Amino acid sequence: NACQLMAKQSVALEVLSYHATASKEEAERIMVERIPASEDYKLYRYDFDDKLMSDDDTIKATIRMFLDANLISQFKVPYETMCRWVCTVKKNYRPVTYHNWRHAFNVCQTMFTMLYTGDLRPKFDAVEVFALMAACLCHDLDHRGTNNAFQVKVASPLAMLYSTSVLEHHHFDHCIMIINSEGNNIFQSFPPEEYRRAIKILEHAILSTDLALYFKKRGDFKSLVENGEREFLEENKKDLLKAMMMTACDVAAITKPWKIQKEIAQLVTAEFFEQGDIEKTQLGEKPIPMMDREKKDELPKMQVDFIDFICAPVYELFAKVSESLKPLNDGCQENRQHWKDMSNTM
Ligand SMILES: CCCOc1ccc(S(=O)(=O)N2CCN(C)CC2)cc1-c1nc(CC)cc(=O)[nH]1
Ligand SMILES: [Zn+2]
Repeated sequence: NACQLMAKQSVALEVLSYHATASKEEAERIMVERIPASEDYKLYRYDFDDKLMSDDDTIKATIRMFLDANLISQFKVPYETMCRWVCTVKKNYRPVTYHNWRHAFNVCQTMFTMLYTGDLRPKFDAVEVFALMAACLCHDLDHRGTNNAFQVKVASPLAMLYSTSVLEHHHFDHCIMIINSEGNNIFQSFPPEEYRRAIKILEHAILSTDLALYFKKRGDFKSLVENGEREFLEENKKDLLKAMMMTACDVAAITKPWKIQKEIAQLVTAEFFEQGDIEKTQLGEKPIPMMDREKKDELPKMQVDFIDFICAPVYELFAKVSESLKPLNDGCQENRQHWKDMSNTM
């Protein structure tokens, strides 16, 4: 209807004004550089930390992951297109406190580690691996540092366009806008059938990062795993596994060594409080406790609940699917103890 058309146009205008594709020169600068080995960046490790890396390093490390996964050669992706696409994706993350490029880069590195160190790679074909890693990099594109409830509250153009999973639909839409941009189509050499399949996997993977959808699917995943499913050969089981992997990667900061988890939780807290401040000062509303800086003493307890109700269940199930995924569950449980100890001192 007219309202949706107007919303679409205002999002399009905003996207055009705010975002752009990377220039040929930006891509060429990366193209001519040597790409260090995965070991140099520790890309196969669960305790990977991007903190000391420069932005250029993160772009080169991303290229390295796609090279090691043998995707660039297998799918005849022109190297310039690959470099340009990574630069464009990074450019289309806003400099918000937490949901920025670094978060997307870390989510992609966790996916890479779950596939290659966590031994999940053999369960998928190359199109699925390519789409999953691309989905991780794109899954929070153009995030504004505010959540779905906020989009609805302020009747943002995005909330006018999408009735459910508002942000996640926008992240996918933005991902497709980039792929359709000149010199940025990493799937351009795919045969039509594979192309359609890659886009479908991208959509499913990005939408599955809406935690509201996760709870429903986790029940099915739990039944499968507890009934002994380990192969995930049928399409519907593979779809479920991919959705659970996206959530596991999206919240993987909770599994990192405590020093890293503490720093990232600080960024999450800051972004939540920024939204809470807007709700208080501009909307005259009381924010939920998680976003209310006057309730910051309750955060350690909230983290314990976040672990118990959202994170631990999925990592415990993955630990059953593959022994080599256990470090995710171990890291999550260690951090639970740290947050518990902190909540006892509050
Ligand atoms: C660290 C600052 C406090 O952070 C939290 C507080 C509460 C909960 S919650 O599980 O109770 N829950 C989630 C679903 N909401 C709808 C209601 C509230 C989660 C987090 C949290 N989220 C992320 C993902 C962005 C990362 C992270 O480290 N912690
Ligand atoms: Zn995310």
